[in-house]
Amino acid sequence: MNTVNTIKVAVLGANGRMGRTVCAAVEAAADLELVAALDAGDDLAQVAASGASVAVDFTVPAVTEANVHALVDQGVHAVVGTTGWTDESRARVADHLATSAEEGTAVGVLIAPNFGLSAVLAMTFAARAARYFESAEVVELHHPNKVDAPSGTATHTAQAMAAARSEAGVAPSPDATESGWEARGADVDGVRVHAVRLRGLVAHEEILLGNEGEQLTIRQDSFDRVSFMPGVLLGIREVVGRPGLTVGLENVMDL
Ligand SMILES: NC(=O)C1=CN([C@@H]2O[C@H](COP(=O)(O)OP(=O)(O)OC[C@H]3O[C@@H](n4cnc5c(N)ncnc54)[C@H](O)[C@@H]3O)[C@@H](O)[C@H]2O)C=CC1
Ligand SMILES: O=C(O)C1=N[C@H](C(=O)O)C[C@H](O)C1
Repeated sequence: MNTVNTIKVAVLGANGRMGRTVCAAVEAAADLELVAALDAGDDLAQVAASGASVAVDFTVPAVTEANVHALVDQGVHAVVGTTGWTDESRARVADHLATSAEEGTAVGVLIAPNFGLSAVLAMTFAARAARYFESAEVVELHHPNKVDAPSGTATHTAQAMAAARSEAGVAPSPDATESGWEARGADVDGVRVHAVRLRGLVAHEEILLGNEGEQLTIRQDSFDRVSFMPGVLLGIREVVGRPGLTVGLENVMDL
């Protein structure tokens, strides 16, 4: 039922695996109203025309930045789960938001590589633990329909771990590899990230930390896309009161 305090929500990528799940979650939430469900080929002008104050983007890495700029131009807050973001693309959004605020329209954008509570906690714990171990590697495991690798979650995790290790003056992980580097995964700021694609999986991450004689393994599993929904709904409710760019749900959760 429509109430005065209802947040009107548009979903971009509404026909996709995540988009369909988000539409159902928004429709089931008493304080949210789904007013637009758009997919490839639809005119983004429909977002503002629908009266949406928040748009949720679960599309593809190739289009998500352009979508966010279009939403900011329309004065619509954005909750973004799509991967593929870089320091440069995030900086362009932050600049756009600053300009928009100077011109009198304060818009909030939340970009989160993972909205699952277990993943957000795993990333946070990994960043805290990273400086206490000589070796640190990340393994991400996903369904085989995923188009990007390594995952946004694994990249975010490795970057946070690398920053914590660098700040603490930890030496690079020991590694005597002389050949076969392609088997050692991607190098994300000095942390090796390995990507597995396997039928039957949804989204999983394992962070491996090693010292002489001991290992810490931090693992999280999303068995179903409903696991991302509490985080997405929290993002929708919070972004309207957070002008500017927020990166990572951990900041919304005050972790
Ligand atoms: N942050 C998080 O918690 C999560 C992030 N993801 C990320 O979300 C993204 C989407 O994942 P899936 O739903 O599995 O992919 P998907 O391929 O099932 O869905 C993507 C949808 O976007 C649509 N699309 C493409 N271009 C568009 C455009 N210009 N405007 C509107 N819609 C457009 C496609 O037609 C498709 O329906 C990926 O980048 C994935 O890595 C996925 C799960 C959780
Ligand atoms: O494509 C997916 O499925 C997922 N993508 C995100 C990522 O790349 O980290 C989040 C989650 O892992 C599911």
